This record gives sequence, structure tokens and C-alpha cells, in this order.
Amino acid sequence: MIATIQYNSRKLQIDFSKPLDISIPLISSEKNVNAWYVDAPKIEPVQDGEWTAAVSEGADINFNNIQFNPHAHGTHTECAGHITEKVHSINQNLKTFFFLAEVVTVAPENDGEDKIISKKQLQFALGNKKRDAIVIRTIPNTREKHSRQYSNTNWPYLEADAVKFLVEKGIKHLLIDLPSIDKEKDGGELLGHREFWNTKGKLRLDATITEFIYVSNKIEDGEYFLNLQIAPFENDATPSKPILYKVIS
Ligand SMILES: N[C@@H](CC(=O)c1ccccc1NC=O)C(=O)O
Repeated sequence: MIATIQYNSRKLQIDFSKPLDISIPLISSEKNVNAWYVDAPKIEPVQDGEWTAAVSEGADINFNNIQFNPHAHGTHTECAGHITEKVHSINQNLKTFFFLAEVVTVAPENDGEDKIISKKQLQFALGNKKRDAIVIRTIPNTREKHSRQYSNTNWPYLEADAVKFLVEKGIKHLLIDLPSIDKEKDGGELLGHREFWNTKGKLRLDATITEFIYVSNKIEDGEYFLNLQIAPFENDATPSKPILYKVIS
């Protein structure tokens, strides 16, 4: 199923029958990806006395409760409400779901004890391209990103200047395969998040950050349409399912 999209002055084609899912499935297991020092997510049948809501236990239906944290347990999309006193809801602020995106691959650079993604790297990766969204894949990139336990690992992060560059380039949606665009333990500075949402000026409420994606090595760097779909929770962040479609012509 081929669609032709009029995007400003360009006509771009994508194939809806070839979606590229860059979300991480959430599973009820210690093997689920994790950050921020919380327990594993749980998906468990409702229990009422002796009755267990699972067909395998004699019930007519499977009927599970789910306990998870959107920031800690997988692919999620967040808005400025993540760091503002007023809790803005992602479901009220992300109102369109199709964007032109660039997939880029970066190898974080050593900076003392840290690994950082610099402005220079993103300048090189993005060049003069004008995109609504950027999808950042970090190296090394293996499927182990589905199950990594990130707490206390001091994962790579984006330099504040790198984030500023993305804002200046007009990027509205930033997607990355790490638990946060900021340093794990930064004393609450959250410099990248603050820069991206412009907390010192007019809040960029239409801009989103999606963390904990996984971009398979089968997906090449380049131009894609991004369908950024979210679960309709009224919260600063919610699980999401970003899907890429390669621009074929
Ligand atoms: N980097 C912050 C902590 C932080 O960002 C955070 C801490 C606990 C749960 C979630 C957090 N951020 C993420 O979504 C700090 O060091 O204070």
C-alpha cells in the first residue's frame, strides 16, 4: 500500500505495508528493560479470593492488572510536564502523529567519566536537513537494549549545546535509545530536557521526547516518516509506539 505525501513542496512516497517498529515491548519480567531504581513491571491476573482471572486457572477470561512506570520500563513519550510544576499531559499536547524524521547513528564520545553526544556529532549527522523529528541510535547497538538494567550505569547523554542545536534546527520530536537525554545523576539539572522544552522562555508544549526506543541495525540512517502513536494516558509521559516508514522516492 503506497502513499504519496505532499510535504511542503515535496511529494514523498512511503509503503504502509512495510512498517519499522522502533518500540521496545513491555514484558512482565526482570528481563524487561529498566532504569531509575524501580522494580520490574508486573502483568498479573486479577485475584479475588480463590479466583484467578486466567483461563489456564479455570476462569472464562484472561484479565490482567498491569503495574509499570512509563519513564522506567520502556518506550515512552513525554512532554514539558515532566519537569514543570504544572503537570502538562502528553495526551493534551501531542495532537498530530505523522512527522518527517531523520534516523542518525552516533558513537558517544568520552568526556572524563562520561560519554556524551556532542553538538558537533549532531551537526555532522543532520547537516542542512530540515526535519520535524530526529531518531538517535547510539553505538554500540545490540538487541540487549531490550533488557538492559540501566540503573547506576551512567549512560551516555546529550550535551546541552547539542540539544540547543536541535531546537534551533526546528526539531520538535527527539527520539533516542537511552533511558534519558540527560545524565543519570545530574543533581536534578536536566539541562537537555530544559533546553529542549525552553523552560526559561516560552514553554515548547508541542515538543516531545521519546526515550528507550530500539532501532534495529537493519534500519539504515536516512529519511523516514514517523508515526508517533501514544497510549492515551493523561500524564506527563505515556508508553508509545513509534513506527518508521522509509521514504522510497
Ligand atoms: N537525573 C536526575 C534524576 C532523574 O532525572 C530521574 C530520577 C528518578 C526518576 C526519573 C528521573 N528522570 C526521568 O525520567 C537527578 O540526578 O536528579
